[in-house]
Amino acid sequence: MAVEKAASSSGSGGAGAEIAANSPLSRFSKVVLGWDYLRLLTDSKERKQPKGLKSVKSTYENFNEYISIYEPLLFEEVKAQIVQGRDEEDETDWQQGLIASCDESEGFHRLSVAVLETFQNKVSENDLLLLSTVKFAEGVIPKAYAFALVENRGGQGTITIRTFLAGEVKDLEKAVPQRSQRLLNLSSFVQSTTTNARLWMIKICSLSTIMREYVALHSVPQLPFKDLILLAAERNKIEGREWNVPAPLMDYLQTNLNESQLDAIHAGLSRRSFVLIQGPPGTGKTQTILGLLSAVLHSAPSRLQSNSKGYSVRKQVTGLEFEDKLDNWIKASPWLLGTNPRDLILPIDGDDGFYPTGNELKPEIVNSNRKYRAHVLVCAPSNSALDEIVLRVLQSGIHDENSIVYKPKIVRIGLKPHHSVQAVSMDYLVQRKLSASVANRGGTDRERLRASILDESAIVFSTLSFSGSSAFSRMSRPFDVVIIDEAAQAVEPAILVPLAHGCRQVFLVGDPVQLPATVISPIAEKFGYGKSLFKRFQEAGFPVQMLNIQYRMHPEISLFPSKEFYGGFLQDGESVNRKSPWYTYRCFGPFCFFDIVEGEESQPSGCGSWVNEQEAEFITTLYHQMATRFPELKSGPQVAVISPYRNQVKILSERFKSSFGENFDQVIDINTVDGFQGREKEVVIFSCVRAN
Ligand SMILES: Nc1ncnc2c1ncn2[C@@H]1O[C@H](COP(=O)(O)OP(=O)(O)OP(=O)(O)O)[C@@H](O)[C@H]1O
Repeated sequence: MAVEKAASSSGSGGAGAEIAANSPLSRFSKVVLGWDYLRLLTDSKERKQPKGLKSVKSTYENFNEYISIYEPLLFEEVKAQIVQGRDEEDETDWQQGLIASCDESEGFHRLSVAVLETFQNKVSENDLLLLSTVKFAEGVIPKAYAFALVENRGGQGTITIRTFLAGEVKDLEKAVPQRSQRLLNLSSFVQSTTTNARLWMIKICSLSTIMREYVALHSVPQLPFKDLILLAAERNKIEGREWNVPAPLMDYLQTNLNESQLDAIHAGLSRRSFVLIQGPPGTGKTQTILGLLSAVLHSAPSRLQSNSKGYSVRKQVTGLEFEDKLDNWIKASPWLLGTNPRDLILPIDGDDGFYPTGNELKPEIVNSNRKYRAHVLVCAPSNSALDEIVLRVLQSGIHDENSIVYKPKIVRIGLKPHHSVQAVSMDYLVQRKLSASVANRGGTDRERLRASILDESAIVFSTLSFSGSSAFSRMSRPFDVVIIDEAAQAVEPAILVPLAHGCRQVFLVGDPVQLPATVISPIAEKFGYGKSLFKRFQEAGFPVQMLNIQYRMHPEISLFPSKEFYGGFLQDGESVNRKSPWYTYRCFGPFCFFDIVEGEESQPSGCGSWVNEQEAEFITTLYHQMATRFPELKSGPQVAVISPYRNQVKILSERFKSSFGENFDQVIDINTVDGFQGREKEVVIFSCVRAN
């Protein structure tokens, strides 16, 4: 369920929309909008912990228990985001707005406020604002202030915001607002003023993502696998409904994937509702996802036979009317929810030029024998992790039933697509379709185009958060399969967001031993809010497919992580034994520690990110030495320098720029650990920074 969709479910029909009374969003808004900003700051400083918080568990008896644990922890995370919001470099400052109108419904005050265009451009839907009759400043004691949520940006320099001034909800169970003088003061101010009353306002942070997570948390009772989520166990495994992978495709998979990767794909083909795939670094998680996509999109239910030319349907089935056949397929297959609209609109055996061909791979040829196709959603927690996998699909393509590699129809939806995946980004595809329809003199609107692109795409790529956006609400074709990459790096409510689209099978691919989800609130963290659904399931004994051969690290490097984190079970693929020329110098690998004794850590801004200047200087020299002796390292971006600290990345970039020129980034990647995740290089130099 999209947040915006949920918001409009009251049927008001207005843009931005009222929120339905008793909806999860109404509850979220009432709780958050009632909070006292100044008290949140003090509580955070004093590390005050609310009473009654409980730790997350491995399994839950019922939804009430589940929500009673997760909801308060999610609210702790919201508080931490609010407190952190103003710490971050934010260009917005206090602004004045003129109240143009104010109406009240379901206890909320809805204000239309005229603001400067610069401010209007900086705020978006679900941004949290702080409103006050006076500007917060030292020595000023504000008497009338409250939070507000941006509902929409109207035309002509106005924004519509929602406040809740009835009181503060202090007890989540009773959820009765308690009287608060500052809210009463603000309430009388906004109600008594007729025109041109001025309010001060400042943007605190965006709550879009966490609101989607909150809505998703409350959507669990409506999910088909509600019990599975609560119990972390599959009760009703349906036997005998395996998928048949066409022989040529199976040959390809067997030749190109290792046994553990194949096992993971077989687990999916056996139709378990949830399949967990754990992949230590470089064990081919992405490779396995590509194999899964080929299998999911081109396999047939076991009641249908396949041959190398495509699918042929057994006689008893062929004799049936199309509707009956479809009915049978739907019963036989949880991946099929209906006829694929693509098959209805595509030219038979043809290419519809869905996106421009950027490499030698051919776009999909739709075979007239193919009567069905799963609709797949692939998600990742971050834009960079998502683009990494989109790029792999674009570069490697996927394999069809005849094992012919092709580019599937895909769309990458959401914000900030990397330039390398622009050609499949939603905005680009919409623009192309718009240009085509203008050329054909056809009128069409963007919303409809977006919905049709989502329906037509075989695979939709989205971040976890964006999958809860209203962009999905007009889609008419639900997803059959959801694949979540880096699934151990997201909090449980984030994983629930894409599941609300009505999927039937979920693949969680990740590694709980690697980076966990980012949780800002130390209190929520302490109570286990950062534990991913993947880890919770694993702890509860849910079966996990383990990928056990790594293809990235030289055996000398993999030895330690294998022993330390994976009980020694991680094996090395053959290719990693390759000897690089620079190994002739022991100080150039396979791995080497350099003790920069004179190095000192410091915080240039007095707090936050750390730097170590001496380390940066040493790394510049080390790279210079390597690249001079082994010029092949300069033939492409084969070297990376990574560090956990953003400021260190900044000074490293500056040093490399001054030593090697403006274009240094064409041969060397300097990035944070998070920013580099999922990528590989011949040589990696890690800058530890902390040296005490
Ligand atoms: N079965 C295989 N045989 C040979 N090479 C493989 C196989 N599977 C994966 N690889 C290679 O191993 C490397 C790592 O694969 P991939 O990027 O899919 O791993 P990953 O688990 O997604 O990595 P990360 O840990 O960064 O998430 C790639 O170079 C890939 O081509």
